[in-house]
Amino acid sequence: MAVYTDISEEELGAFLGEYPVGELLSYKGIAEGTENSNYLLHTFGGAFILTLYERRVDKADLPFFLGLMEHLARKGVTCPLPVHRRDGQTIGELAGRPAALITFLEGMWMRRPTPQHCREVGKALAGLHQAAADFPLTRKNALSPGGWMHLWEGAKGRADEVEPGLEREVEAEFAEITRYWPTDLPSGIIHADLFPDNVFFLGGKVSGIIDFYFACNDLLAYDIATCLNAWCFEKDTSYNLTKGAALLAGYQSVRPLEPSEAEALPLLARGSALRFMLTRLHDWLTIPDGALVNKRDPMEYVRRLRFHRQVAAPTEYGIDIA
Ligand SMILES: Nc1ncnc2c1ncn2[C@@H]1O[C@H](COP(=O)(O)OP(=O)(O)O)[C@@H](O)[C@H]1O
Ligand SMILES: N[C@@H](CCOP(=O)(O)O)C(=O)O
Repeated sequence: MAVYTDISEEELGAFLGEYPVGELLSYKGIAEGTENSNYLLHTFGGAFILTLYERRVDKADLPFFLGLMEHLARKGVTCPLPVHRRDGQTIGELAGRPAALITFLEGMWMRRPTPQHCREVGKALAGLHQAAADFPLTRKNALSPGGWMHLWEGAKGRADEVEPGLEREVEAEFAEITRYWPTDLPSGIIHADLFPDNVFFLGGKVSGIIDFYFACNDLLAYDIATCLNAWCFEKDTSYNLTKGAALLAGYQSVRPLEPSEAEALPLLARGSALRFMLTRLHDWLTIPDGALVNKRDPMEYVRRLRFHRQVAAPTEYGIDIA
């Protein structure tokens, strides 16, 4: 994550007094991540992550996100558990922000995922979809086509600062993608941001999934499309068919795709690339230079969009259609 909000030792000590975690031993801001402010804490009770929810997280959605983590953990998906305060609540307030304490997960995220990692993440994604199927709360995806338009309206006037001609190109993408966007595919709770930095591995196996703050109800295959974008492209934006085939086979080993889902993959991948390009573009243009956050390059996702635009059939992603 990033650090947008600084906290003092005194206010942190007072905040932690509400939790059964023992005395504070140390804390430090975590530079990784984008959305919220995260701190790694050590107390007499162990290691924890403290998250202060920032601009894109609506406080009203926190019971959904934190409840989902507890639900998934009960179903055997390794993810952080929110720590309950002595009054039973999981959501507190620190430095004027909604804040929560969650358990620390061991493991490392893969800077250079291999096909084997892609297979494991495909399996883990399908397992997550199945485990979340009976979670009783729902949350609309704020970043589906309606939300994209809102981001685009705020950014398009400056898009050509990133690359000349980008405004025109993205306008044309919007028209195409929204015209054919599917609505009748299997849906459920999706992670919606399952990038390599949100999946921890130990000994080649997934040891934990983090960062549920975009989770929502949407098309299950859209989550797969997001993973293809995040896991299966190389630095030069070439699509790695071996990784794509492994991720899709891993997913299908747990939950086989319906033919209509496989058919929709090129459009879903294009829409997902547009969605991540838009949040990156928005951040690129609005995050102040001093913030402790790594801004992500919107052009990486413009290049993925261009790739998906020329895909003629889902088999080009490596899907095994029986
Ligand atoms: N439960 C956790 N256990 C271990 N590390 C974590 C945990 N949650 C977050 N982190 C660390 O914090 C970083 C940012 O967390 P993340 O939830 O991705 O933030 P953001 O929502 O701001 O993107 C992660 O890359 C990881 O290094
Ligand atoms: N995965 C997104 C940004 C969100 O960052 P995360 O740290 O919350 O995963 C992107 O790469 O654009």
